[in-house]
Amino acid sequence: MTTQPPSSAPTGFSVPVIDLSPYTAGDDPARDDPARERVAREIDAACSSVGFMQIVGHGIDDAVIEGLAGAIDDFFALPPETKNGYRVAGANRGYSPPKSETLSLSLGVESAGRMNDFFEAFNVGVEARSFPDLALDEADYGINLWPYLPDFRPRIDAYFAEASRVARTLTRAFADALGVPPEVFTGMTGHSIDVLRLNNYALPPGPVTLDGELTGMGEHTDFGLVTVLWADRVAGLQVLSADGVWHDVHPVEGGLLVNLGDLTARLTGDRWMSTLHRVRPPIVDGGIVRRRSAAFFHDGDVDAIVATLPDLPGADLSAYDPITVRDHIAAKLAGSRQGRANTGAVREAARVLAAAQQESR
Ligand SMILES: O=C(O)CCC(=O)C(=O)O
Ligand SMILES: [Fe+2]
Repeated sequence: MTTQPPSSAPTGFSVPVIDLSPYTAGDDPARDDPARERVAREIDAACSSVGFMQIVGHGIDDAVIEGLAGAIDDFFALPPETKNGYRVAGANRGYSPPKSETLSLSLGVESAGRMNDFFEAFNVGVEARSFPDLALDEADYGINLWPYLPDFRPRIDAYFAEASRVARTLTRAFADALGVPPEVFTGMTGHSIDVLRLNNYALPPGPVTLDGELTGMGEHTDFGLVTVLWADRVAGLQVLSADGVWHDVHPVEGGLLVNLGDLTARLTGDRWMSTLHRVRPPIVDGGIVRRRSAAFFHDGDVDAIVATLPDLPGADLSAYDPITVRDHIAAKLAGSRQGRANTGAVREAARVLAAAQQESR
């Protein structure tokens, strides 16, 4: 087993905690409300330097979060045959099993070249039929598959609605932080492709032999505008800082992690960052410490064109060509699902490589 490189530097890096309550209140105070101005400034600083935040004051009831956690437990406790019955071909819905074939070799991965993600997941999302007037395609807005489990759907629906509200509250604050009208975001999120991915990081009982890289979820950036992440307060999530070092991150008590996706980096011409992250659950006494998370991806309308805001201070107007949400997501999914390299992601690939070189020094 190779020695683990230091994954968190002792100095300098932290994921700022931001109290969103001045925005959560929901009313629309005067434009220059000082409490909101402060939040907007904090968001701008976090998004410009780290790309991750911890949000408190989000207004989600404990009972809703407990419902989410309970639904995650109930689903992933089902036997593999039952879970496999909830796989959906060709849509970002239902169950995705861990990469069991490679894991079975030794519960490790043969080489760094065969890194495999052992997370298992269950996805639900916004459906075409919720917008009968828009003729949306079910290839983009798939039908959800609900497991036969008591109260699973109401618990997930309740959390989904709340995560959606938080994501939209955040984009309201983003508009203020960037000094642009709120319509910049509301204009591209009327029928946003939002997906909630429940993640379970666990391995079958028994010793784990590490003879290479074992990865909960490989390094990636999120695709969309913003991700609202609930996670167990267990180490595992690592975030790549601008100086190329991986840092362990877990949320403050009661907080949600929030990170920006590629579409916001595009929109802001890299003034704000879509930060690389990965999951490496800790191994204690030869076993993985189980970790759960739920990522709510707020990705924008499939037909929205995302172009860098022309007059935004700090935006690099030469960084990206305009792209539709559909084309951007299709390129990313082709990489993660079908193993086809996303050649458009040149900048991200360079950042991963630089971090790997730094770790091996
Ligand atoms: O499990 C986590 O903490 C992160 C999950 C994640 O990055 C994702 O689902 O995109
Ligand atoms: Fe992610």
